[in-house]
Amino acid sequence: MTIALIAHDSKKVDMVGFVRDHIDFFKEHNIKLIATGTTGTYLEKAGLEIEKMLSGPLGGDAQIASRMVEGKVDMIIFFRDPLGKHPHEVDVSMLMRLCDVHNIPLATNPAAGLRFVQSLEHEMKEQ
Ligand SMILES: O=C(CO)COP(=O)(O)O
Repeated sequence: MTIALIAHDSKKVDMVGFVRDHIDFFKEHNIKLIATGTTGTYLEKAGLEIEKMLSGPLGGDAQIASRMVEGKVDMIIFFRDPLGKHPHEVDVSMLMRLCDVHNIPLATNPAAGLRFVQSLEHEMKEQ
């Protein structure tokens, strides 16, 4: 399973905390993590292993969307900043639209991300 992680600037610290809180679970279940460039750099600096795409404004969201439509991403956790303006808003909309087209779970805030991970934990305990 692969989970893509994306965070707008004001949410990157929250994303690091979120991944740290669940890293044992991700490792135990061999869950691969990929991220947009700067989010990935934050996670790496926190000692977490991650595959990095380009930075979001340079096409990182589009790279994640591309992998997702190829069936290579199972879930996206995207901590969005609903109050900021982003130069690549069209890429973000494209990513979210393609999640709906391909029925890929997309969490857009920490509460939803937590629910996603909890449901995965529950699912994997049942197996
Ligand atoms: O811009 C982003 C999401 O749209 C995130 O990209 P970065 O992780 O490179 O900042």
